[in-house]
Amino acid sequence: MSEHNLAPQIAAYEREIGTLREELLKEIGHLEEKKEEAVKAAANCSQEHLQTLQKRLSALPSTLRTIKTDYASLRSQVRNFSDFYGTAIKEIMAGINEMSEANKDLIEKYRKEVALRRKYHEQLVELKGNIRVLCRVKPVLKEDQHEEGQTVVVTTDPNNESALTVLSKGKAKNFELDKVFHPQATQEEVFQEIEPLITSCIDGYHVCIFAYGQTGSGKTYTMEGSVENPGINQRALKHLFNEIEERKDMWTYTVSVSSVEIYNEVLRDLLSKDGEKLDIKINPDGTGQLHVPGLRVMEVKSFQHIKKVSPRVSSNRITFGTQMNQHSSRSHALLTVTVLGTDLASGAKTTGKLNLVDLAGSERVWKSGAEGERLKEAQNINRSLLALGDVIQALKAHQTHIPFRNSRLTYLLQDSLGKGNKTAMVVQVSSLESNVGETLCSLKFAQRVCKVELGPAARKIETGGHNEIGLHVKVSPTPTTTNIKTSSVTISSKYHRKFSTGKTGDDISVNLA
Ligand SMILES: Nc1ncnc2c1ncn2[C@@H]1O[C@H](COP(=O)(O)OP(=O)(O)OP(=O)(O)O)[C@@H](O)[C@H]1O
Repeated sequence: MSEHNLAPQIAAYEREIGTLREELLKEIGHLEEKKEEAVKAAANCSQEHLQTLQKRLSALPSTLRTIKTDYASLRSQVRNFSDFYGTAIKEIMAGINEMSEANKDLIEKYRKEVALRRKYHEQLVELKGNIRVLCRVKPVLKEDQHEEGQTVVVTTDPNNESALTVLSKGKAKNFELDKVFHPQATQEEVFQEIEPLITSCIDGYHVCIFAYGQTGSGKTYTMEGSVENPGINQRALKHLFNEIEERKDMWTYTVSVSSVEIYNEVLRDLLSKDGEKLDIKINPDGTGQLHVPGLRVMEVKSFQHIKKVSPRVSSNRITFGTQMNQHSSRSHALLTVTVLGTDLASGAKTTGKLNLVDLAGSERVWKSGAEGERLKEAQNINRSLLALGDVIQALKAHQTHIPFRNSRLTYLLQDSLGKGNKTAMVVQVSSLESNVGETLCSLKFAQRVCKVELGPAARKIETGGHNEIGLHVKVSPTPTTTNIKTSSVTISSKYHRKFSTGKTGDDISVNLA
């Protein structure tokens, strides 16, 4: 092809190229614009971000400063707290140590105080005499109003609590007893006089408290009382358990009770379901002591427990009405409380016994309207009261033979009434003229009892023939008996066994005999 033939084609190409170049340039222009926009946008974006970041960065030191300050303050607070608690704990520990030292000291002092209290108490009771005769004058009640001879002939002296005057056949007869309770005296006032004897029983003495007097004069009221106004028995038992609770860190006690009545010289068990009949026999152990085979003896853990038993005792007691008293008790009722004590430190054992006796009424047979069975009862009652009088008389005269075996009543009181024991008799009297004969009789008997000297009371305490010592032992890794000096004590095999079964570091308390 020639050069002339190609020229138009070349021109067309050149035009086309020109157009394309323009288009290209336009495109490039667009792109440049977009690039600029993009660059601008990118620049804007990082600026904002940077600003935000910068802002946050600039805020950081102050946050850090706050955190640092808070942390520092916290640390100092923690340090202060630990210093404070450290000191406090040290102080508390020192206090605890001091307290346990002081506690030991206190326990020691307390022991001494208890021993002193017992000694002073003993001296007081001995000063008062180991046989105390109290008299309670019964108030004139509505029920007594129907009787003739309503004049009051018995007067007490507000300035002399031992004196009592009875006006009889125009003559004033004066009596001097250990204590006279006027008709308005409360059950609590009467018990206050008896309380030291109950404490003595816990200490290991044998004590007998009995109410004596004509029928209807208030013996049962004084000894048993009512639900709202309990008498000596309930108050004594309450006091006994309170005292035991107070001593629980030093002594343990076991309290048991039995209760019998003597009706027509027949002994009945008031703790049995139907008041089972019993007999008194010579103990086959050869000691010559008396015992009552089959008698129910109940261990009591608390005052509440004993209160549950009391209604059975009361309902089993034989009571009939006489002309003198609608609910006359025709029997002697005995509540016997035995208190076995063990000293936790020395192992010494005490045996206290408390006989609380509500005697049947002393009465003149013709006056109480007693016939047939009632007559037999009255004669038996009078016979046993006579036997009691004989025992008192023999004690008063310091006779070698005391006729305890003349009646079942004195049989049973043998180990708590008499030499070496403590006794209180509450003589109940009516203040009415119609009863003046009985009142004089009772007061004369009371004065006889007043003259009895029982001598110093003997505490029933047993150390088992040897002194028991308490020993505190720590078990070593290889337990051997050589851990303890055995030169003066023997360790029984029982304790060897205890040693070998204890874990290392265990504390074991051992009583070595
Ligand atoms: N101090 C007193 N205060 C109020 N009432 C009393 C007092 N003493 C006795 N009584 C009442 O007098 C009545 C007779 O008393 P209680 O039964 O105690 O006599 P008692 O001597 O036991 O008689 P008995 O020997 O015949 O059994 C009872 O109703 C009793 O509540």
